[in-house]
Amino acid sequence: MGKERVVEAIRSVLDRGNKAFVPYIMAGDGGLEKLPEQISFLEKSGATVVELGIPFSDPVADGPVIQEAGIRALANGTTLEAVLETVKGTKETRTIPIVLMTYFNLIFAYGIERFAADCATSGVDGVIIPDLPLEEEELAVPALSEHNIALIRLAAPTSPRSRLEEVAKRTEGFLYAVTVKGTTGARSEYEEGVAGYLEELKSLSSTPVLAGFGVSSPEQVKTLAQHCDGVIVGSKIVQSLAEGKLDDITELISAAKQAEPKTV
Ligand SMILES: O=P(O)(O)OC[C@@H](O)[C@@H](O)c1c[nH]c2ccccc12
Repeated sequence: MGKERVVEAIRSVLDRGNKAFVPYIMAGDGGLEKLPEQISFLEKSGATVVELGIPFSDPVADGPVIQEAGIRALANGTTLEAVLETVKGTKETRTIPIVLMTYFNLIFAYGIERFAADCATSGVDGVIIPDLPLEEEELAVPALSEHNIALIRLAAPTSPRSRLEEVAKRTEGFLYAVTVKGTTGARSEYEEGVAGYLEELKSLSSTPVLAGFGVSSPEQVKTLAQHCDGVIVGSKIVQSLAEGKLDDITELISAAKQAEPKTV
């Protein structure tokens, strides 16, 4: 359990010559009672780690698809407490690691010490807190470390090299390489320089580097994964799940597995 489990899950995929695939889903979209089934579907389809979003009223980093999913989940009465309880119920039957994506406000209101302890009890292995910058993270680091929960740091294409070095050094579980400027959501094209940026992060980080934001097609998965250890897909997964298009999800996941297996 905990931070080693995230790194190990990614490394075992890489050892087989594949790339990691991390789907993001919004907890409570479609009803919280569906969550165990959704996690088990993603695990069976070959996802490496599940990123589970907690709905929040003011999701500053999110684009329209995830904002709407958050509104639906909040309308269903989804709370952080109920999500942790539901995740706890999947602990015995799942081997796939879970990382929570949540804004700091929610954690702060819940109580950081209580949050870290409950994550550990529920079998949550890591957290992504997009509005907690390096300068403020001491607010959360002691409690998370005590309970062995990975704090996954984000790198942005606008960050200067010294900051990229710092996030690469501090990150746990994996390094989240944000590939675009702006909010989450599908994009048809990447800016020039993404390959170089990902390779720079790879050279700075001893932890796996995963690219996210704007990935929505199997081609994008394959192209980006050539320059790092895997990809994270949010909006496209959330949309496909809401529309019941499960084949689109399995197709995206298999795109990350199409590298030739290593023959050792
Ligand atoms: O939706 P996209 O563009 O595929 O991006 C991934 C993203 O959704 C997921 O990782 C995420 C959802 N909300 C976030 C907020 C910040 C950082 C990351 C996220």
